[in-house]
Amino acid sequence: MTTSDIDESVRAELNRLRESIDNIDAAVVHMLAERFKCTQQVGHLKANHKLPPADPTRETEQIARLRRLAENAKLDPAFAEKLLNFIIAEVIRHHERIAGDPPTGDAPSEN
Ligand SMILES: C=C(O[C@@H]1C=C(C(=O)O)C=C[C@H]1O)C(=O)O
Repeated sequence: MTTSDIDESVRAELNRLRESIDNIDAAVVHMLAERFKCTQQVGHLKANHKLPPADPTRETEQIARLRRLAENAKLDPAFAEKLLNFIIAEVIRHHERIAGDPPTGDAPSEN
């Protein structure tokens, strides 16, 4: 049996749920894009002030906070932690790349 030969009422329910899933996925993408806009600015601030790309103390606090939020929302806290670690690893990669570039707002070097 495939999703193309199911009962009409089941199909309608599946479509309704999938529309909500599509909206939620779009919101997740837009929220992530906004988060990366902020973290890019943090990356430039850190590079301009010679601060390290990663801040393990801040990460520990965020993970503890996100785990608490996940528990309250009935979401698996281990999943929430894995997701945040995945995002943070990408942010740190961006920060390392930014630190290798000339600082923003500075005039290009003469030589
Ligand atoms: C964005 C920052 O840089 C890094 C990325 C973090 C994040 O994506 O939340 C948190 C801590 C840092 O390791 C920051 O220091 O705030």
